[in-house]
Amino acid sequence: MRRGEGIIGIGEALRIETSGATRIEDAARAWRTVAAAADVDDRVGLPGSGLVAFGAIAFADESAATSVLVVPEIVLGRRDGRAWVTRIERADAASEPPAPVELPAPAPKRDVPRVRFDPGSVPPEAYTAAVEEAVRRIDAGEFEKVVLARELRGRLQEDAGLRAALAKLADDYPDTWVFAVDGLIGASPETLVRVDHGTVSARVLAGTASRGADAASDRAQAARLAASHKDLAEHALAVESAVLTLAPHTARLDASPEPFTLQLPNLWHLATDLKGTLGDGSSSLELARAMHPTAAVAGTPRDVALRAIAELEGFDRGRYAGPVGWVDADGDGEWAIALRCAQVEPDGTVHAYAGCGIVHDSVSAEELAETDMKFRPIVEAFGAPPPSPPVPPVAPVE
Ligand SMILES: C=C(O[C@@H]1C=C(C(=O)O)C=C[C@H]1O)C(=O)O
Repeated sequence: MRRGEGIIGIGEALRIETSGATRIEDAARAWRTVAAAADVDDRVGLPGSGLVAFGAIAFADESAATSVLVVPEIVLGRRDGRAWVTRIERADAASEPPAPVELPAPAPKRDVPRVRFDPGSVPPEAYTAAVEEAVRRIDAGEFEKVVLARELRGRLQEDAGLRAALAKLADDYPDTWVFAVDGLIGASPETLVRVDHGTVSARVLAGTASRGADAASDRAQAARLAASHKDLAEHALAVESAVLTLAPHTARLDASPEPFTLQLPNLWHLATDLKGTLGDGSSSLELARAMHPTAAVAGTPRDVALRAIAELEGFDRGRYAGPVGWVDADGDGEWAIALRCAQVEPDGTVHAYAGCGIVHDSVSAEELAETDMKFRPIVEAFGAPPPSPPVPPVAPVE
């Protein structure tokens, strides 16, 4: 969901699980087979109408987490002032004429659960030590940038459910992509890739600043970010890698000429929007496979950065920083990068994640503070106090 529009799935008609280095292409291939066999009656023709699968993909090839595509039984959608219901049935289950769509009663509305978060496997001192080691390796010329993350752990009461947390994310962060797929819940400001009727688009983020305490200092923070050599260099790496990756799949690809400052309630980001025309008939999931992992969540060069993450980070990212989104029967879809998020396990354990791009002039204490800002949406959605003092609301800045 974003700005009150999007799709919600109920039930599970089909589940495709994959893992390992080929997890995205295996899922994409399985989805092509399902979509080719499906009989789709879509009278709405908007993004997300008709047959869809929701997906959450593990970040790393070697992750113990499974990657999943879930085809719901019912989809509720709303876009461009229209609302629709899609029902999906398996051909092998439909022996009787389909009954009219009956929507289940909504889950009870509860208060936001109260989850207390503690450092998971990586305490703050271990995080700053890892950042310092990454900077040493960058200065030694091993790589240019690596993204290092932290994990916080909490416990959700068994009956609490995710509805209140999800509603809070959607209320507090309306400009982000709010998602909940197979226990992975969050509010991401960054798309990996979107495909809609032959149009390809993406929003690349890299470079972060805190919000100011009042309107003047807030504007100064944005201006400083837009002029910061460190952040602009980091941003340029991320845009370049996205453009190079999408180029072979697009007939034409334009990037906004200068990065713009994207204002979120918890921080500022440098952002670039990419837009182009699909050139090779790839599905959104196939493009997600080509794009993942971007420099925004892995680093540059990609392979060396991934090895450094495996060595320095100290935990399995699971589906954090992986693609999360949906794909339809034509291959159109929207994939965000799973950021500002948590994975809720069936036993109620909540793993929340946040990370930062480390470059040669990164300062470990500042990166630690930046992870706290990035944890804010998800820990507050679970009723925990913000890790850093909340920023008073200020007027939006052009
Ligand atoms: C890695 C995260 O965020 C990414 C890193 C950013 C940065 O280092 O400036 C900015 C946005 C995201 O691309 C995260 O939120 O966990």
